[in-house]
This record gives sequence, structure tokens and C-alpha cells, in this order.
Amino acid sequence: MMNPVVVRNVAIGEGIPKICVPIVGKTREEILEAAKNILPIGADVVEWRVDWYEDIFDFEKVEETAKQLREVLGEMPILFTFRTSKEGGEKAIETPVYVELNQKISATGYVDLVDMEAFTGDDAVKAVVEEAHKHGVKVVASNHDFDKTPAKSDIIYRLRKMQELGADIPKIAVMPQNKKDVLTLLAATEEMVNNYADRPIITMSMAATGVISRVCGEVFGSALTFGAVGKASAPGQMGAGELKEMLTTLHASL
Ligand SMILES: O=C1C[C@@](O)(C(=O)O)C[C@@H](O)[C@@H]1O
Repeated sequence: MMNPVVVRNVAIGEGIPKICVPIVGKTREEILEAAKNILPIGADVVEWRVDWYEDIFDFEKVEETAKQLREVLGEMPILFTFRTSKEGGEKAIETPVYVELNQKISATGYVDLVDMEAFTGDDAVKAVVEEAHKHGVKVVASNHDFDKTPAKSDIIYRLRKMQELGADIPKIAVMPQNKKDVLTLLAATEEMVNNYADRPIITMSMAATGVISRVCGEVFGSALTFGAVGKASAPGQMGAGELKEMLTTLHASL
């Protein structure tokens, strides 16, 4: 039974997949400007990719930027993501600093979800989940393979592990080397949702070969999809406006 995750009136895991637009600005000005450009698109969630932010290691500045971002975005849910260089992000970070960052931002009340890389270490993930939940913040556990697509059983194992660690939304992004790899990701998604998941999951196959996986979530079981406004944060993201049209068209035929 799939229980949706509700953040500020957005039910992730129910109906049409939700659209999340990443912000990859380096300065506070760029970040706030990007947020203003996202507003008219009708996206559901904004992801602040803080690994791009020049002041990410100065928490006072992070908190102030988060506050201003909240002011610009109003009721739009914010996902706070530090994507580490190990998983395709812009910067490296020590695990204790990474844990503390996610815990501290959860306590501010400015963000609704935090992304925690699932293979940081079980204790680290559990510590972030515990603190986030204390403040009503949801945790997206994530894993990225920018080189290849693991076997279906391995993808399912990773998603189940995230669920066991207490994440609210397990997420995996993998790179296809051919079209069969895209089918593997979709088959893993379908099997996870049908047999194991009791909460929404997010999956995608990256780059042009995988782009179909970003539009068919409602069919195979991925609850949210990333679309760009301006600069994309990963290969294969299409424009959020086009994505919305495609999801709406598909939804109407289902
Ligand atoms: O985990 C993800 C998914 C993603 O990598 C994608 O492929 O759309 C984009 C990232 O910004 C996000 O944190």
C-alpha cells in the first residue's frame, strides 16, 4: 500500500508525478533569481542544490539564503540537497559536516525535505532521519550511478535499504549505456512499487537515452521527476514547462 508523502499540500505519490525544479545558482542573488523564474512554471517542488552555493560552508549564510528563498517561494515545498562529488555533485564534504548540515537546516523550518545520500553510512543516514523527523522534515534518501545501470536486483536492494533506514522517499538515478538499461530501471521501479514499497519512490535513467523514464513515472511508479528552468542539474532533464505538458497529456489518457 502506497502512502503519499504530503508536504505543504503537495501529495507526492498520488496521481500525476510531481515536478521538481533544481536551482544551481552559485550566489544568493543567482539562487533567488532562479527561484523567481520557477514560480510561473507551475512546478510542485523546488530543489536547492546547495553543493553549487559558494557559501555552503558558512551556515549563517546558508540559513539566511534559505530564509530568503522561502520568502520568494511562499508555499512551494523546498528540497535541500547537498550532492556530494562522489555522486556527481559539485563539492566534496566530510561525513560529519554533511550530517550536521542536513540536521541544522532541518531545524530552521525553511525547508520541507532534505536529500541524504543513502550510502553515506547507516548511522549517518539514521541520524539525519531522526533529526529531520523531529522538525517535521521529510527525508529523500538518494543514490546515483553516473557511469552505469546496476542489475535490477541491485536497484531494488538499494531502494529497499533506503526504506529500511527510515527515509520517507527512496530515490535512485542511474546512467544507461543502452536502451536495455532503461528497461532495467523501469522494471526495477515497477517491481519495487508492486512488491516492496510502502511509500513513494523516485527513479530515473539519465541522459538522452533515459529521458523516457522522466515522463512515464505515473505508469511505472516513480512519484516525482526533475525538470529544468534554465540550467539543468543532471543530463537528460527536459524543460519543466514541456515536462508538465507531457505529464498532463499522459495523465489524461490513463
Ligand atoms: O537526485 C537528483 C536527480 C537528478 O540527478 C536527475 O537526474 O534529475 C538531479 C539532481 O539535482 C537530483 O538531486
